[in-house]
Amino acid sequence: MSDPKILVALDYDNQQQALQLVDQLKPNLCGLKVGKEMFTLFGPEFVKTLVNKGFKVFLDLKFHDIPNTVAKACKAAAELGVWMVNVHASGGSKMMHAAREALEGYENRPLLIAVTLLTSMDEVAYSEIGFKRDLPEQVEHLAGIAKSAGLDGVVCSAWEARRLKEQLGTEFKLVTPGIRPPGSEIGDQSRIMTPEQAVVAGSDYLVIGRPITKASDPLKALYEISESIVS
Ligand SMILES: O=C(O)c1cc(=O)[nH]c(=O)n1[C@@H]1O[C@H](COP(=O)(O)O)[C@@H](O)[C@H]1O
Repeated sequence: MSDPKILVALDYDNQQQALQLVDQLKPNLCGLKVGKEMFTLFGPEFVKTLVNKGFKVFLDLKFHDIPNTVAKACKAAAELGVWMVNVHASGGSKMMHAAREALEGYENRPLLIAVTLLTSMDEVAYSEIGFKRDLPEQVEHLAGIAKSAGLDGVVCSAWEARRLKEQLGTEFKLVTPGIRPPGSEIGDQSRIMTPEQAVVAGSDYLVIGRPITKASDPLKALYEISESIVS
């Protein structure tokens, strides 16, 4: 089965509601992302339920801790059978190396992806945290150290995708949240693009939550987005 292009972010506080959507979906249509909210509420069992339904599952817990702790957390994620897991690139090279090493030896090891700068950050929020490079350069810097540490790709905004593909090659995966179909609510995101623009820019996987999950007809919203990115 080829990789899905769209990863639906299941950010629900209600498991039944999430499963109601999931049961209308097919693994060849999209992957599923479980983040901090659903994992904290429903734990590994919920993740296993999705894996057992045949979906590629992105466990988005954005590990950011000392190398040993992150390595063990990544191993625990691999044991759940997830397809993708992420860490924060700002945890540093040593941490990322340890995470990558911990996944060695798994037959179907999860893709290991590093978060660069959150897509909710705009220039103002970014300048507040005190990094010296400008924002796109900082994303490029973090992506570079992630690649050197052996990671499979990064989470970034689609705005950074073109440059990252040029610099790091087509094989290095770009996972882009902050996707907003024309006319949809921006919410707390900042560095946004439409699904179509993001694919043209070089995004490998589009992470999309509320434009699908909060739509009056989520399935229709997902199909419309899928159609908009078919070239
Ligand atoms: O790692 C992520 O998935 C992530 C990184 C990032 O920089 N920005 C970002 O929005 N996300 C996640 O992507 C999803 C985006 O959801 P929507 O804004 O509802 O489409 C959320 O579940 C976020 O936790």
